[in-house]
Amino acid sequence: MTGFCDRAWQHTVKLQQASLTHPFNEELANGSLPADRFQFYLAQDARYLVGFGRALSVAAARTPDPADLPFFAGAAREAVVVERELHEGYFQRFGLGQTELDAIETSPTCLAYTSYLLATAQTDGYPELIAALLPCFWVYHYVGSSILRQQEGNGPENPYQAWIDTYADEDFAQSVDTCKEAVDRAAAAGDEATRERMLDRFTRASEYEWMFWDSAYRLEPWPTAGLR
Ligand SMILES: Cc1ncc(CN)c(N)n1
Repeated sequence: MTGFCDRAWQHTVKLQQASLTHPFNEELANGSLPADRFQFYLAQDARYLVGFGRALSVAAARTPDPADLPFFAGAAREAVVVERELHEGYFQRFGLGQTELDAIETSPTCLAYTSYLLATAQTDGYPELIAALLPCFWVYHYVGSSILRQQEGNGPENPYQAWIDTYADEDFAQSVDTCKEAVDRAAAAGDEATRERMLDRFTRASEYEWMFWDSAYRLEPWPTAGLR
C-alpha cells in the first residue's frame, strides 16, 4: 500500500521538479550562480535555520512517541550548528562579516516561510507540524543528490560543491528517511481529515522551498522599501 509520503511527493511532483530546474539550482549545479545571489541566499538561510530549529524543537517536545524525540532534537541541533558551520565556511570565503550580513534585510519570502513553520508549530497538531517540516529535509536532499548525480565527477571546481555535498550526503539521506517514517506513522495513526491537513502543510512548505530559491535569485526586496 502507498504510504502518505509517497502520496505527498506524487501530489507535489511538479513543484519538486521545478525546484530542481529553477535557475538558482541549475546555476548552482554548474558553478555559474553569481556570488551576490548565493550570499543573499545564505543571509536568508541563516535566519530561516533558527526558526526551523525552533519548530523542530517543538516537534521533539510534542511527539507522542519518545523514540522520535532524539531525531527531532538532534535535527534542531544539526540545523543551528552543522548547517551553520557550512554557512560560516562560505561567509569566510566571501569575506562576509556580521556588518555585511546585517545589511541584507530579511526578505518577504524568508519571513513568510519561517513564520509559517513557527505558526504551524504553535497552532497545529503534531502530525501537521512534522508534515510541514518534511520538505525541509526531503527537497534539499532531492536537489543535492540530483545535482551530484548529474555532475559525473566534475564537482570539486564548483564553488558551491560544499553545499551540494552537504545535502547529497548519506547522513542527510538518513535524516530524510527517519523523518518520512515518523510522518508515515503519524498519518497512519490519524483520520482522513488529519491526512488532508498534513497534505496541505506538506504542499505549502514545498511551495515555500521553491519560493525561497526564487526569492534569492531575484534578490527579493520589500516592495514597500521606498515608502519607509
Ligand atoms: C530554506 C531551507 N529549507 C531547508 C533547508 C535544509 N535544512 C535549508 N537549509 N533551508
